[in-house]
Amino acid sequence: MKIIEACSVTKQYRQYRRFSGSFGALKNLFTREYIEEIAVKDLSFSIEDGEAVGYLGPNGAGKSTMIKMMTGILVPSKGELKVLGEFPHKSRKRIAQQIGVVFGQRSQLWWDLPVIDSFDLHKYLYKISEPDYKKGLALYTDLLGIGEFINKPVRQLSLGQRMRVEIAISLLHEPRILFLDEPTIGLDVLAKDQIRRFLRTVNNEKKVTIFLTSHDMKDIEEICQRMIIVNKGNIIYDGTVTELREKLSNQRQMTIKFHQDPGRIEIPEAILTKDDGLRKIYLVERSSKSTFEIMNQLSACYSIEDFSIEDIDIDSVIRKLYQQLNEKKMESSKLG
Ligand SMILES: Nc1ncnc2c1ncn2[C@@H]1O[C@H](COP(=O)(O)OP(=O)(O)OP(=O)(O)O)[C@@H](O)[C@H]1O
Repeated sequence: MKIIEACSVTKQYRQYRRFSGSFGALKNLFTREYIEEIAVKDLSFSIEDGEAVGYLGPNGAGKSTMIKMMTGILVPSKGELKVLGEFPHKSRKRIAQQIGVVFGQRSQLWWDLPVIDSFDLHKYLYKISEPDYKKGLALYTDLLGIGEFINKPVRQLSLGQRMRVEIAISLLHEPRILFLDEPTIGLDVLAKDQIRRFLRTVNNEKKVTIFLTSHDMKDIEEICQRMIIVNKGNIIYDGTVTELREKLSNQRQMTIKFHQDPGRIEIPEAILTKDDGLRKIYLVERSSKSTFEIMNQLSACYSIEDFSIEDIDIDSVIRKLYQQLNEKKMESSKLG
């Protein structure tokens, strides 16, 4: 069942043009010129119930704008956007009961109140019954380790602790969809890991549909089965992380550890990218002679302690994609 449907959605921001300087200030009083910016352009996609989708793109690609439209905060300029069969901006109250929203850079908590008071307030606002509230509170505070600071005022929490509370609160009313805009921004490795594990559980076991934006590819790789990449408001990729890696990088990384430093070894089918003496790293084309054959030939001449073959890491793949986009942009500006 389709839970989110975007059909040719466009969002255009319109702002007054502000003139600077003292003459400009005067001009501002008498002229009304507009600057228009297209943040989301003719975008179509659909998301099935229970999916976990990562929404990715360079800065300014229109990701937050899309989440704001899906949660009913902004209205599309053109096209049709439906969440749970409704237009989010028209049915904000009804939709709010079925969605959870976490903005990594903006808090929904009461700064001066203890954490537990924000939970209580959420119970009241969302009309959660006492037994459901108790069950949800116990479950999420336990899974996210919130108990130890539940009586502290929110302003005294670390960023990692606050994000755990934001996520727990957003799930308290048992929403069917959870929207997260950069939920791990600024967190350390352990805090990121805990949140990723938790979101995976919520998606796998509670079947909550997840729509997440992040600049951290690990978030997407570890939580989402599908990723949509946008640039300048357009979709440039929709598929799995593995498919993207295969499409953009036909190379794999081969690491060989020798018992004794054999000196520089050139392999015709591979490029030496790092040489630490005992440990050498090569890039091998997927289509070239098999790595197995290469290893066979090497082990006939040298004593090898260990070797491994890995896919290129996904950050490098995305970097390559963004570089390609930048190059295209430069080319078209030259042509223009
Ligand atoms: N309220 C607004 N008024 C005018 N322009 C806006 C407004 N909000 C966003 N924009 C513009 O729309 C474009 C998309 O912004 P948006 O915040 O959706 O991008 P994003 O992909 O979330 O970026 P980031 O990764 O940096 O958070 C940007 O060019 C931005 O300057």
